Amino acid sequence: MDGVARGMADASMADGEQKGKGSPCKLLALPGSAFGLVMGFLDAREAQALRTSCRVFALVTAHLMRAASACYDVHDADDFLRRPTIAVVHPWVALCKRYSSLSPYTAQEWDILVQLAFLRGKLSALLLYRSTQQIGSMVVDTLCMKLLPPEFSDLILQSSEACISALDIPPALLDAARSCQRQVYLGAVNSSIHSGAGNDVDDEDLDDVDDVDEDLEHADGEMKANGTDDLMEDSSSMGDWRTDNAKRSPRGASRQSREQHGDAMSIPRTRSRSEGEEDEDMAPSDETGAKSGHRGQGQEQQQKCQQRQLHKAHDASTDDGDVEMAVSESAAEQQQHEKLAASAGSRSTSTGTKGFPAAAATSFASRSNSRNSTISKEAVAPQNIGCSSSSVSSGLKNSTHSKNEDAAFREQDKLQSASVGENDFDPEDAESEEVAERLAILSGSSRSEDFYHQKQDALNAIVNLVENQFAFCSRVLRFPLWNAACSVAEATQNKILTSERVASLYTNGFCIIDDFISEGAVRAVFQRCVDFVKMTNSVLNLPADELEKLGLPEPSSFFMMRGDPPSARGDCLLWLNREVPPGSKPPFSGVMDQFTLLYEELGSVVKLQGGREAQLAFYPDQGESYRRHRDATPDDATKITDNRRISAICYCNPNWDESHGGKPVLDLRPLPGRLVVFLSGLLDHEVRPSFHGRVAITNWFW
Ligand SMILES: O=C(O)CCC(=O)C(=O)O
Ligand SMILES: [Fe+2]
Repeated sequence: MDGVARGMADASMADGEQKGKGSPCKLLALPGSAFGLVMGFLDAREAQALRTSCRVFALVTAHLMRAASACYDVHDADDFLRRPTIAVVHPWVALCKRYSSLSPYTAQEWDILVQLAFLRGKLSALLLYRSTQQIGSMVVDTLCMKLLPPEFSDLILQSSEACISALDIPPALLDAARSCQRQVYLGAVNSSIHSGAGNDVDDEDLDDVDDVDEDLEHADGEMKANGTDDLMEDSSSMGDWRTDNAKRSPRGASRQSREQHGDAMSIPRTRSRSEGEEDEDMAPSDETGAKSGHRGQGQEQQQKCQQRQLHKAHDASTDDGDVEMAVSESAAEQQQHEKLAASAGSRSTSTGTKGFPAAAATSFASRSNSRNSTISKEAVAPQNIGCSSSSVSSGLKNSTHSKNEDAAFREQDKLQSASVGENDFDPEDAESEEVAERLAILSGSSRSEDFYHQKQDALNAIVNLVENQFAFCSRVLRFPLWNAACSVAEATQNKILTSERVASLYTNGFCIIDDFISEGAVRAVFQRCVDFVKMTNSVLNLPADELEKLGLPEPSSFFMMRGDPPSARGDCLLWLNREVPPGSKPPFSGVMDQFTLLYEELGSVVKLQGGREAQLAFYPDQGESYRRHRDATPDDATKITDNRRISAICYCNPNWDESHGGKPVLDLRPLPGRLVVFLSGLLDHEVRPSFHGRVAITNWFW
């Protein structure tokens, strides 16, 4: 371990001890390179390459310890003491903007590193900062899909005696560690680092950062003298994994992991409230989502009350299993429209959640999103789609998100938090239950029957890092107010995203578009998928140009998602590209063009940067499903990332009926030609077991 990093760890531990009021330090933070080396997931060359980014690691370490003491304050001390922790902090976390750029690796590379650590059995815990936007999707996948399997017990001590003796860990901590059943802890840290607007750090943090800087300048000099720069450039083993992973999917390892592990996060639906129960509480509404943001005071109060009831009822409900909606779909869909808006913490309906403090509202939103989310049929007439894309690209396409808009968002958030008066907060009602629930799960055993519950908790922990998810995710929307966006949609005479649909997207986070593609296109797409699957076997040996002539993708480009161990999804999927077959050939080319039109219309109301990907998914007929997941981590569009912002799913199931299954959890019927558009970071969804060929084409935009 290099001297500076070691010094940081020691100093930080002392800080932790002090803040922990004399208790041994609860959190052991190690700079990444030394950690990797000692724990054996990096070889010497890799470790030295990483060490050149010591600046970032050391900063992380300093902040980690601060976070650790924050953690100590909010969690039950005894419980925490029983859980000595080794944390790998995702090092590219932007502690503050000016330092994050110093990391020599991209977010995806760090993702790979963390993944690798995990795969080599060396990753025991992750400590995440509050800003989920900065957490790589693979880390999230790791947490949700893989972290904390039962066999992790005692891993740390067994594998790192050398590390421990090198670190002068206080004996009390060691004893605690040795007697502990589970040595893993998933910490969702509310760090002071993130308390300011954006990612700014407070002055105190900056002082620390400057101190650290001085040490690091010195350390950098030493490292350069030792020739680590050369090693850095020649970190070939890292290059290897990069290439290897990048080969497998259009967007490299991150995407590979999404495919395998269910996008941003994918966990089984372990508990679900009976949606029918909710419906009893919730007065049906004949309003569209567009109007739901403009209820009168009385309705607000009523909804507030209903939400409290729902929240309580939800908490009271224990193991409902996957209870399906018993009420008729049409009535239920209409009711769900309102509920989804409420559960997503809708900005426009924020007064509807006024009774909840931010955390409680989040808790409600997250639970609702996770377990109950349903989506309503949009009360808009099917559109005859047929305009040319140029008609919507005029002028407004170039409109940018101005400072004024930012200010308006901030103002709105301020108003929103102000409206969440402390007097309304009943800690017993919400937040403390949430904490208690988490602690209960964390303190449970890690036997396999609890495993999925833990993963569920991991999901909640991550999702809950964002306090008001709707407000946060809505920042990908261009305008602070829905009606401004609607005016734009009207002015540009949008064919797909009409103003009602824009209003729904703005106020609810989703909208539904029936007849996005024609019945004929649906049939053709469906048939082509069936052919693909049949033909894939028979064309395995054809050369690529033959396949191209047939308009077939290379068989290897089909990802069979079914497997052993089972992955989050059971479909076969294929990335579509408008330029190459089959995306360039009918019927896919026509559908892709329609998505392009959608993209252009979206661009005037959503902040998009040109990112797009498209996927064809085929669920054969053996009950294949896709576990509940979110397509992206919540994103507030403050950074240029390739985080998906908009998901758009078009269903291509001719003659779909209930017996076919395959409904998304949003309780939407995957009707032929129907498109659902939603904020990728906001809504949980899934595919329920499908017993009839089921085809969907999904596009993601960012
Ligand atoms: O087909 C669907 O309904 C959902 C597909 C999906 O969630 C995805 O590909 O991310
Ligand atoms: Fe999805």
